[in-house]
Amino acid sequence: MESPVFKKYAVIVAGGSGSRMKATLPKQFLHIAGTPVLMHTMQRFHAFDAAMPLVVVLPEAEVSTWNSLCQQHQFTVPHQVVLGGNTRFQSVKNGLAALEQEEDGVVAVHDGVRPFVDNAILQAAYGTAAQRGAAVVSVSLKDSIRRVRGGTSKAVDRAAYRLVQTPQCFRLPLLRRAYSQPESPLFTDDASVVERFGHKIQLVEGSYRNIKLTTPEDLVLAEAFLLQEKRT
Ligand SMILES: Nc1ccn([C@@H]2O[C@H](COP(=O)(O)OP(=O)(O)OP(=O)(O)O)[C@@H](O)[C@H]2O)c(=O)n1
Ligand SMILES: C[C@](O)(CO)[C@H](O)COP(=O)(O)O
Repeated sequence: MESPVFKKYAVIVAGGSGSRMKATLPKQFLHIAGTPVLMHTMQRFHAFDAAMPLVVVLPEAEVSTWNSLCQQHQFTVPHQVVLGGNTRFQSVKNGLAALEQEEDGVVAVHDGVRPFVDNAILQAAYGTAAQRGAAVVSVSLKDSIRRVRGGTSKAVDRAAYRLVQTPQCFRLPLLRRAYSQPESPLFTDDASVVERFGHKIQLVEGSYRNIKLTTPEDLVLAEAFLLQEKRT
């Protein structure tokens, strides 16, 4: 089926503190292959569609860090900066507010710390959301999993589960309405917010390279991926 044509937007959330990374700077500003993580991520979106408006959500205290980095790296990808909130939910909400003049379209919400998103993933996620309203990128599990309950654990069928990534793409009016719900601790991503609102989520295939930089060893992987990309 051909996707209906909608204007594309992206809200790139980088408003967190990166506590699990245990670095002196929030992880979105750490350098991999000489360039801050967030710039790698934004470049991927810009390469996919240079006309797409990019909203970048940052911690209020780090806007000056970002401005200095942009100067230092002569970073010219056009974007609008929005201040983040105390939770990812609040940060996404603030990012969406920056698009309040836009009537319709498909918006991707993407973690600023997932710098290995690629064109195939973006194409699939935007295209599926254009057709079905909500598309979320995921991969199957490579490890066995066990359910833990009351001090014991039991094997469960891993084929029944998926690991969820970003981008998570939605028709803009749907995501806006979903984010007007009260926040819940169960909202760990945008799919959970939209699903609570009553809309079905379509899964699209992600990639094992599309990692979220969360803990220090992820930086080693990220450097290796970039080195490999440079060689090919
Ligand atoms: N208040 C917040 C919290 C998170 N995020 C963003 O959401 C993405 C995924 O979150 P996570 O990996 O948990 O980032 P942090 O909250 O920064 O990390 P940690 O949980 O280790 O502190 C990141 O790009 C992060 O910057 C955000 O925009 N605003
Ligand atoms: C949105 C997300 O990256 C999908 O995997 C994830 O849910 C973010 O979770 P975190 O607790 O903020 O790392």
